[in-house]
Amino acid sequence: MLSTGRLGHTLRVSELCTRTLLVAAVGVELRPSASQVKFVWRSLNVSAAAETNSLKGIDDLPGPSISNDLYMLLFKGYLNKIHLLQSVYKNLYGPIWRSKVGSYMMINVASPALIAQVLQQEGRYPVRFEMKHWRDYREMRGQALGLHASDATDWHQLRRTLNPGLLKQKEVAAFAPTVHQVVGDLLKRIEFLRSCSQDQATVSNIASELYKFGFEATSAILFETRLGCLEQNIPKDTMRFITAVNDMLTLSQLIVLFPRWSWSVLPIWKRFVKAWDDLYDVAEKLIDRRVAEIVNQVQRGEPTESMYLTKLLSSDQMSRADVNVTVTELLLGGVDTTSNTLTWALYHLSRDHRVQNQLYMEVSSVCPDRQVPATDDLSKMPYLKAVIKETLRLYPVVPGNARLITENDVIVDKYWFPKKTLFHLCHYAISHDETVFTDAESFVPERWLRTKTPLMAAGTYGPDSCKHQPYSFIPFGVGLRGCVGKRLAEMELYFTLSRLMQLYTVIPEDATTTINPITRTLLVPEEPVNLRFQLRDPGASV
Ligand code: HEM
Repeated sequence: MLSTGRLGHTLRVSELCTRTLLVAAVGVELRPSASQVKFVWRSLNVSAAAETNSLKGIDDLPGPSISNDLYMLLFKGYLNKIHLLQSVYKNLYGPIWRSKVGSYMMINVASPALIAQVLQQEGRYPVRFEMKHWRDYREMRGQALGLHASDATDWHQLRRTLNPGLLKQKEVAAFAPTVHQVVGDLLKRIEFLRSCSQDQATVSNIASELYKFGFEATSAILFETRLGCLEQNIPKDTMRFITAVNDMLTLSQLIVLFPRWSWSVLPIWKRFVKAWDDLYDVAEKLIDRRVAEIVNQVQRGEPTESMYLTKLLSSDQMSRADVNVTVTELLLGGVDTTSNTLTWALYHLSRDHRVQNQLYMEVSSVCPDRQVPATDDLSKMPYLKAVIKETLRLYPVVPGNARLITENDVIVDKYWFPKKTLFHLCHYAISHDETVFTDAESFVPERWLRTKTPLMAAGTYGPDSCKHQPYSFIPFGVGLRGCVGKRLAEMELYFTLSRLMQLYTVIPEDATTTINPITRTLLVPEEPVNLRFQLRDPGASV
């Protein structure tokens, strides 16, 4: 994982580098490497650089007017295809442009080198975006502010408490049996749905099944309780949570288009509040249930398993209000992301037998006779990892991330920006840029491999094709603010995909239709993905 630059020890620019070096570091022609960028950005005092008058300002940047932008969103149909707008504007204005969304002025950056420059200056307490609408809701309800809406130092404290259990390899490995148990239930669920279908093979809308899987897996880990989301009768609260996530994410991206003063009178604000109430309520009930169990266990003199939630609840760094909101956020962050990534992976595998076969061969050679993969086995499955990487490249679940640089003025390219400038990191445009990834629109896991495969032998991709520009692929973000669930997500993705491959050949229900992504804050399929799961061994039982 790449680390973030810190501007903690700023040195006067004059002591470190001449104006020439500075301009070279930010210049268009002379692109620095990631480590050079890190050194220079760490070391310079940006205000001093601005005094040189060599840099341009926000007003010098090109970009669409508000009316242009609204026209594109509302009349040209980009409102739910905001990810595509990144490339449209990049082609029009180049890799850096400004735009205004509601009351937010945003600087869009759409090249790996410029993203590197922004992230190297994100400071000690990186802020993604001032989630004022989330914050307003939480303050209105008297809740804790959680990861997304807290101020810098409170956020940092929360991450220090959350990180060890979720980002340390050893801690995450302890979740493997739970994840496998839930994957086992997913396989049973797929078997059940196949048996109900007319052709005894089709599962309609696999994303919705994988969503229930994601919900079950994340909550099994967070709440140390199985909820039964993969049973035939889904718990009412799970359905409520699923609807609420959908509403909240859809409304969240709409609300910011309106000025803050108008929010409380907007009908969509009421729906946004209702969605959050439901989310919070479901999570709170689950936590209450677990707390009651812990109390009973203690009263009976039984040891309480030291699992994730138990650790958070017993931490003196987090109040119960913090735990409630943070766990809701973890649940929110962990369900849609993994389920959509799995959906897109299966969508592509079903359409590409060569890749699917190659993946099957790898899995069955590392885990013959359908042995359940252990965490150690994953290091022997580079193709499996490459398939997931390639899926996240084509469909970055978070198609555009953001950084609000609050601690310092910053320089990006040849422009100077005052502190509190909001940067939009256009990951989708970069992932689909032919100058960054050869054959960018094709699904080619080989581009991530270091070792030879038959396709590479045919000459299309060589071992060097796995060398990509720094910051061209950061689906989980990077640094201190990077995804807290990355390791857990990877484990879920690898275990699920490998076990599905052991059991089934996956084919599309209708190979003639292409399914495109739409943006609903996250990148999701625009219509249901229906797949046929054919047993590799017709006599196999799940
Ligand atoms: C394929 C799966 C996933 C992807 C692609 C993904 C991606 C991301 C990205 C891009 C960010 C923003 C990082 C940044 O700003 O640098 C993020 C943040 C976050 N993710 Fe994930 N994520 C995934 C799975 C998960 C899971 C499983 C969980 C929870 C168990 C989770 C919880 C979170 C949380 C809570 C944050 C906010 C962290 C903060 O602001 O400090 N994510 N994720």
